[in-house]
Amino acid sequence: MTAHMTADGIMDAMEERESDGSYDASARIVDPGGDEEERRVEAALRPKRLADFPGQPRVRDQLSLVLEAARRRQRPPDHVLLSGPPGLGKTSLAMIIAAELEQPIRITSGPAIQHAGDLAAILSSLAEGEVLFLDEIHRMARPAEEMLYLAMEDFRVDVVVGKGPGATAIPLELPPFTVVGATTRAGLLPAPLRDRFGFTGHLDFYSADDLAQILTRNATLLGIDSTHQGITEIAGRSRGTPRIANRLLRRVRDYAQVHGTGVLDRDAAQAALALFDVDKSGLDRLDRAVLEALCRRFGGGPVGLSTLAVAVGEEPDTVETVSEPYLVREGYLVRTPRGRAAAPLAWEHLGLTAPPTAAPSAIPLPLEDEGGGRFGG
Ligand SMILES: Nc1ncnc2c1ncn2[C@@H]1O[C@H](COP(=O)(O)OP(=O)(O)OP(=O)(O)O)[C@@H](O)[C@H]1O
Ligand SMILES: [Mg+2]
Repeated sequence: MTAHMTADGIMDAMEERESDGSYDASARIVDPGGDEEERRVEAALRPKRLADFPGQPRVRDQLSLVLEAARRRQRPPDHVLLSGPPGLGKTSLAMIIAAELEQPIRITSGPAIQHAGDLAAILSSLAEGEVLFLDEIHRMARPAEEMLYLAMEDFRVDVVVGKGPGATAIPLELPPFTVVGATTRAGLLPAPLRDRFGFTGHLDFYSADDLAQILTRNATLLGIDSTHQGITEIAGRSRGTPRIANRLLRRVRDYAQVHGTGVLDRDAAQAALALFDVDKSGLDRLDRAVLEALCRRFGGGPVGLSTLAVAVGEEPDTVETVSEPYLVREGYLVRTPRGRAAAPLAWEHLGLTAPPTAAPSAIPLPLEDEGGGRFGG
């Protein structure tokens, strides 16, 4: 882990990453996903405690209650599921949960668990109270999923010994522990697994004010000289996403150092963001491509997700988890039972006139994850 990186270490990590040639910042500067190297830099900027975590007031208050109650009872808290679009702080919150509980955290992810045996090995080595962070939990193999929800409920795994008709399952008691699951697609989790989480926190996009607060802190951590207006400009164009805000911060810093006075001010921010194709509303190329395709090629829709994805040359999953939630939330796009449709704002944003029939008449469908936190199970 790189939790104790120094500011110099962070800068080195960033330079290393920027010079390896594998990262084309101009291609997708506001892609809320991140690669390995970026994740290393991120780890160093992550808030360490709940009190240092700006934004998401609802989830933070709910989580704080759940953790405090567990502390008083001196028992591990209920299992926690964190859901929401990429880059909003799910991994950060998982680490914070462990820190607040003063427990070690074991980190793994759905794609890494392809056999039930992989999970059995992890579960059987957990210490009492330990936090097991399962990232991308919706991508776990089905048999492992079943083992997980039994373990979450009864703190027990059945270890299968032998093969074929002679195989026997030996139950193994586990000490109580806490699963923290993270997913960008809560709707894909099978109901029995979802129900084993006593608390679900849904992360929503951040307000510009919250992002400005995060940016100010990170600019200081990185030793960047900035003005309030420069920070505000970046905050307003980060698609409500801290990961994007952090990335834009570094690009604007570059710009200020190369072309400006070295101070991250409004001029530097505007020029750098224009250079990297982030428009005034913070929409990136993919967002605009989706809107363009929707309006120009499909007359405003409704059009099916996969058709739309083919039109912009992306995977349907990328369009659905990366671009769509923000476009829906900002009122550019509507999900209808017959597909995706352009809202009046989309036409306006592209400088086009909506055809008279373009107003989506169908009832909008809610996003699969909408709502604040939820207590289940
Ligand atoms: N509330 C916050 N305050 C400060 N920084 C934040 C906050 N939320 C997220 N970040 C920063 O944004 C970056 C991405 O956060 P994180 O990795 O936790 O997102 P995620 O939801 O796990 O994303 P993914 O779905 O891609 O795994 C990190 O650098 C983290 O420091
Ligand atoms: Mg994460």
